[in-house]
Amino acid sequence: MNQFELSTTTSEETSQFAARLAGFLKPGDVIALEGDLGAGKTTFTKGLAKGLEIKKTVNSPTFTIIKEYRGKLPLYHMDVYRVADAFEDLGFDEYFEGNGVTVVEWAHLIEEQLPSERLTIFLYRDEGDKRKMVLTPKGERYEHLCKEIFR
Ligand SMILES: Nc1ncnc2c1ncn2[C@@H]1O[C@H](COP(=O)(O)OP(=O)(O)OP(=O)(O)O)[C@@H](O)[C@H]1O
Repeated sequence: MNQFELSTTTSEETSQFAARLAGFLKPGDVIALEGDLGAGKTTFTKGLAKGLEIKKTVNSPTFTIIKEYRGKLPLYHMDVYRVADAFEDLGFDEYFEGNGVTVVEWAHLIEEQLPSERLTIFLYRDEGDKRKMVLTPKGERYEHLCKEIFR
């Protein structure tokens, strides 16, 4: 399995990388975003939103489950932690077929319901402000996308 890694030393750098990644995304793309508390998931998603030309402020979706933002492409930002068991029953899987880009936090809890093709991104805290990002593409489209980004 191909993996792509990078380290950032400031939140701006994480945000800028996400904004650049946004430029490669298409309707229906799914990003599974994982990382401990304070790893930078919200920072990353804010950067992605900037890259999608979303004007509204992106906040953590923990209490709202899902938030939709309008931009160059819509962004569906979801935290499935509290709905994992009922994910399909609640119809949340329909977002994956939508015209936007879906960012799923705690995605491993709905592994079975995730599209087989997706981009998984793990954020790890390192010393101080350093963060490691590990991107794992599943499927040809995302492999190609990662190769383009890391070229
Ligand atoms: N290199 C970095 N990349 C991302 N964030 C960084 C970095 N360095 C410092 N930070 C800071 O770490 C914090 C990350 O918080 P953020 O809310 O993005 O994390 P999170 O993974 O969404 O956490 P939570 O699960 O608690 O919502 C922010 O205060 C951010 O400014």
